[in-house]
Amino acid sequence: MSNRPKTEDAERPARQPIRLTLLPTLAAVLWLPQAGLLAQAISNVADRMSWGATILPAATAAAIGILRVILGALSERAGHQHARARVSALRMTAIMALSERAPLDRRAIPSGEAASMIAEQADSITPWLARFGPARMKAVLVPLAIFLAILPLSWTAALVLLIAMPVIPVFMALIGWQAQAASKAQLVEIGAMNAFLLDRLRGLATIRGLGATDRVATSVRAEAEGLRARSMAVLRIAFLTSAVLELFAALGVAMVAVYVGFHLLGDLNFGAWGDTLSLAQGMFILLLAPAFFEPLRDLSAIWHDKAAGQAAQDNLLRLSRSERTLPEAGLGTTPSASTGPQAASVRVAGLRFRHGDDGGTLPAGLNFTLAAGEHLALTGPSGAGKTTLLALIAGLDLPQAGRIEIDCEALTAETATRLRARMAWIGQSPHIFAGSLAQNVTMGRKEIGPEKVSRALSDMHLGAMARIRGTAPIGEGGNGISGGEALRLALARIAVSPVRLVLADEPTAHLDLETAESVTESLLALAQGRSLIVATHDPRLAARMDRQISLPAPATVEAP
Ligand SMILES: Nc1ncnc2c1ncn2[C@@H]1O[C@H](COP(=O)(O)OP(=O)(O)OP(=O)(O)O)[C@@H](O)[C@H]1O
Repeated sequence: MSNRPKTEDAERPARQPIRLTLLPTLAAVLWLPQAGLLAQAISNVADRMSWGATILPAATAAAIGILRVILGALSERAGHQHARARVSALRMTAIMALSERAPLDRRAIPSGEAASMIAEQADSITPWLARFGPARMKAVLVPLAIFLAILPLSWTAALVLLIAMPVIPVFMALIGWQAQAASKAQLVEIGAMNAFLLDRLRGLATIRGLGATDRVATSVRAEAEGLRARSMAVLRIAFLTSAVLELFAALGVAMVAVYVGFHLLGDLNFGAWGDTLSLAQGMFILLLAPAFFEPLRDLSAIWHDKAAGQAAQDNLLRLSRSERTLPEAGLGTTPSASTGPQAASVRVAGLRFRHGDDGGTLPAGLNFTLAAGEHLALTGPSGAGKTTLLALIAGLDLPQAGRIEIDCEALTAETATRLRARMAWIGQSPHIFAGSLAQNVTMGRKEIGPEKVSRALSDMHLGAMARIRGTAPIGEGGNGISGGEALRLALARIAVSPVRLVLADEPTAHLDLETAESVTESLLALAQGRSLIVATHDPRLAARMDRQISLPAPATVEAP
């Protein structure tokens, strides 16, 4: 069974366990007794009471302070760990969905955008998940507790706080909607910018060749300008929220301080239920007033984390909901190394296929059989469906009608991954990784020893090159070796694998005659004892196969 995290699990609302939200609230509420004891200690000093009467409340306040710090640190750590676990699960689900995405899906999210969503955007989910739940709980409970603690001492101070407070959440809610929309737009812009850059970097040689460097530079500048504008919009909202909050919080605290100060001086003799506040009571109210607004200020700071985090989470979930996935995706199997190369047979009967609702089609009702060990060339004009047919045989998608059998076993959603493990695919420009020749052959497979690697390299006519280069690295994307060498290196990769059917998609396209000839020889060497289907426009390569099937031109194709 696969260990694939389920998309439904990832889509569950991101809630923190209740203890992770309660602990920081408890730490904040403990400020009440701490403030009470501090106020008492200051009042005792002012009343010139004994050191014992001062030190006891002061020491207890310090002990509560230490307890608050410990509780705060513990809860922050636990909250962060919980958030990281959730983000890792979301990332894993998105990566699994990407790995299972059908390569034929032309509507797939571009690679640069997907990389941006999984790498940088996902990081903004952690602060939201770690801090938003506790901050929201604190913003509800702590001001209430402080209000209830101040009310019995002074209704005026409590009233001032009550008037200043509701303005803040109302304003935050109003701005929150805007912040969410602005953050979403910013993330879309970042993703698009990444996709755009990666795409243009990949095509740099073509852009230079066509002399379009200036035009591309202008578009990059325009994209960057768009991103700058979006980022400024988000920052503007962030600064506006904090400015409004700070203003109301400062006004609230200042009004309470003015009232308490004048009341203690005997100028404002009202607001204490007909009584007069003592110094300890006045200090207590003064100490609590800033703490009344603090949770709301924290919540407002995190409000933007929430907007960015939610938008980033939505993006990851969108990535996880791949519309076209590989048949039987998620149930990966590793081909057994002990079986060695054996040839696979293929039977194609009454095949009908269309890419999506509006994509290209295969010639209707295709029928042919490939005997085990046979080498077949698929020819025909461009767009006839050769690559599509190879992709269907590889189980990268399922036909709408008809049947494909590999070794007399029907290729279905249930069997596709297992049957695909017997096959290898080679295209026109296989990907060569930055690393040595040997590393590009083993691809991290520990069971492939050095002798097997050097045999495969010399079978693919790369023996001399391997001796000269040794472990020297090849550049990214095959930089430093020729196109023909890259193809033969990719064939060596297949030669060390227990593959029974090789599917080659125009392996000699764009190669000069001599290189095409050497690639053909290497391909035939690889295909010895294996079955081979090669889609090609190259008559020399086609002539070296046992048999040819020519697909008709697309114009004569009937839709399924
Ligand atoms: N992923 C895709 N989504 C939608 N339509 C596609 C997709 N891939 C190919 N097509 C369409 O399907 C038809 C067959 O394409 P395919 O690439 O299989 O032809 P081909 O014979 O291999 O062409 P060529 O010789 O030029 O490589 C074409 O009309 C093409 O536009």
